[in-house]
Amino acid sequence: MDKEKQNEQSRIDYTIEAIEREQKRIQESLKSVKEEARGIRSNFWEDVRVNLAEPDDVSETNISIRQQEHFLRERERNYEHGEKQLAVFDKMKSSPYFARIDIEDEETPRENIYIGIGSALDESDQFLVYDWRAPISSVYYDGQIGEATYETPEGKLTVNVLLKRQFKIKDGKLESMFDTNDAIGDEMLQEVLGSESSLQMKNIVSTIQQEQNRIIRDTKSDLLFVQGAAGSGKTSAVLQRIAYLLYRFRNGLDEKQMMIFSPNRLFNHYIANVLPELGEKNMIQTTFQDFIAKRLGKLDVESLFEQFENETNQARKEILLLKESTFLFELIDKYIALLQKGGLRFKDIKFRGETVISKEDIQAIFYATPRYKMPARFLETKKVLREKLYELANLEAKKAWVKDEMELLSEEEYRALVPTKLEFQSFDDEQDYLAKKIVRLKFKRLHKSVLDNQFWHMKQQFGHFMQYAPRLFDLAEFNISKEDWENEIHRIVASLNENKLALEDAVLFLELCDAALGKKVNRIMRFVFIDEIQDYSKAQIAYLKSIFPSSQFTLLGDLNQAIFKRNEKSLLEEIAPLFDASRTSVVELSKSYRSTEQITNFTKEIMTESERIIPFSRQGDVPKVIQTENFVAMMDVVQREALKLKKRSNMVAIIGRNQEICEEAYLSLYKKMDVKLVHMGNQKLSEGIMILPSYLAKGLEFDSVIVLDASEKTYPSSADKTLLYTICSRAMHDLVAVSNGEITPLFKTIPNYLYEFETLSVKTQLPSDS
Ligand SMILES: Nc1ncnc2c1ncn2[C@@H]1O[C@H](COP(=O)(O)OP(=O)(O)OP(=O)(O)O)[C@@H](O)[C@H]1O
Repeated sequence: MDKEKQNEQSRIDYTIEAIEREQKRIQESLKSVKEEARGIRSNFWEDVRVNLAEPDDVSETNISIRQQEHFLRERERNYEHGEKQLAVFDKMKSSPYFARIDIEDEETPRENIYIGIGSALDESDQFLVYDWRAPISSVYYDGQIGEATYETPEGKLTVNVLLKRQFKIKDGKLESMFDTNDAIGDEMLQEVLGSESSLQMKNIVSTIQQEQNRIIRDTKSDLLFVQGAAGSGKTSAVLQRIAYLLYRFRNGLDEKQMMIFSPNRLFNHYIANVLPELGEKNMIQTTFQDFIAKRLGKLDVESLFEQFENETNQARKEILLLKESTFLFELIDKYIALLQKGGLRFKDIKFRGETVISKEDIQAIFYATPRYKMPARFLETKKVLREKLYELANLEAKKAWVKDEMELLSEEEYRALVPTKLEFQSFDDEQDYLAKKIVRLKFKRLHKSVLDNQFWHMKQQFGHFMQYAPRLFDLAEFNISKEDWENEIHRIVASLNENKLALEDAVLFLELCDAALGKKVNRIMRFVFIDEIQDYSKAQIAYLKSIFPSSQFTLLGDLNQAIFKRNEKSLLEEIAPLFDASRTSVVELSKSYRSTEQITNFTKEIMTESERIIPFSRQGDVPKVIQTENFVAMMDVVQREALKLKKRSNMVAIIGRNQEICEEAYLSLYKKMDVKLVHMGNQKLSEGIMILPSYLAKGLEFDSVIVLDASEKTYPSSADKTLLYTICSRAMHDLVAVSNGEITPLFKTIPNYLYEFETLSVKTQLPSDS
């Protein structure tokens, strides 16, 4: 070992010793915090001075309780913080840091800064390791040797960088180190990217690239829009960003104030380990479908499967385009203004099968309220309706069915209705009390339904809105005929009758409800992240923005991977007007890290603006395209290739366009080899060979990808480009496409030196097929 390496190893040993010492200290202090907390809990009521005699005493008691609670919470926070620190130290004991920079400035001589996943101090409180998120660490990710500036909360600082060094340390031993002048040396990145895929996404803390660092450390933008090629590290950067923000605002921000929208549940699971690996708790994770479904309550929103697999004809496409814009969304306010005068649809309130308050009565009550804003009028109406219900309950108590019920009361039922202390003056008093009590209990459901606005016929109202809307604009301007619009309304009504809504309708439906009843906004959420933004409509983004009015938004996407969108406009062009332009930042990531150079060079040719995708220089085999003559032959090749790839891959994904083709493939393969089928009902990744539909593969990556049926039939036109590109770009090391019949024309335009082509005619078919 050379001298320099020995010096570094000694420093590693020294740092680990310090970390172990600090760990012991924290463990000791945690023990005492735990005991203290236990003490506070068990003596809580003794330490609280309870005196409720005078108003002054009551308030003193309150203060005393709050003080005790505060002590307890503080101890719990300390405890949590200590535990988090211990977990980070556990990791740092194996690899205390991954980089070093030497810097100097006018006032300070050369200083060595070591950077790791967390910070560590020596006994005199000097930094042995700086957290990767500390301001100074930015220089490591951003700068070259020479002058570099970095942001601090107090402003920009400039330093002179004299050295940049990377380390690979495992179990406390320095395995390799090298000095670099690039932002982050390729060697380290080569090694990381060359490794096998895994079931869980990994953090990229030691190799964050300069442009990714910009995304991570942006704190000012209300809209941070990241457009990046497949595999350019959008998701990775955004997860690092969450960890960064938690650190940067550690005194006022916690993980519950951050929410990420993922393309599907599989993806949620895939990214769930990145933050815990960095010693942070996970942000709130959801999918747009799940988020909307929660708000819709009893109505079901169409699943990802239905959204993808339902065919749409040209006429519907125009309607969808309209719904996905914010045009109808914005029309809702106009419609609601009209409803101020009349036109609200109500439902009868029924009890025991009979109408007790008719919809006409509700109508009259509603329109007799003062002309406040809609939500206030609904509140007023609810008040009146509930008063009416109290009156009606008294009348109901006199009815014969109540008497019958009273007579059939068992002893226990009677006791449950009448408190033991209650004494009645007469039999009539008792009967009167019981009758009212029985009816009141039964009326509880009615009160609840009034409080939940169930007297308003939301479904009918939505149908009416769609019917009424063409009076407020010209359908022809949107290339929609009256007949197509009518058909659309029939479709909506039929689906509402089954308690279902398409995703694009769900947003409008919710907006209509919110406009009438008042929107339940979430002001606590500080940061919202939306991955795969290309599959969202402007209306959906507008809706999310209105729900999270105090949030900064980070939107990540790749127009080339749009699998649902029908709009050709640039994403940013569409979304930008929703945000303040002066607080919008756009970052473009063009380097693609996931795949080998050969795979990226092949996949990017599927797209038109391919020059914007730059492959990372990591070498592998050129992709293979194999054309077969029929389904059986195709499946034989798939089987052969999958088994071959399995020998050198942890995960082999056979990706089909839709669920149907995946199911067929599974039925053909499952008896011949170990293979799993991933579908909507089983969204679980596994090692080995799996078959999955395109829309569930979004955002994921696999060592090897086999494109299932890359034929002209399955991917006939340029409208399929983005889907095919998305599938192919999931491959890290190997890509094979197999077709049943003529290959897709989308491959035919790719220069043939970029891939290996093989045709299997019936004569040359594999032995198993003959
Ligand atoms: N700076 C980096 N250091 C190491 N690995 C990186 C870096 N950036 C990206 N990667 C790796 O590249 C792969 C792709 O990253 P990621 O999934 O974040 O890209 P993406 O842009 O979200 O992709 P897609 O849009 O195709 O889903 C991952 O394996 C990730 O670990």
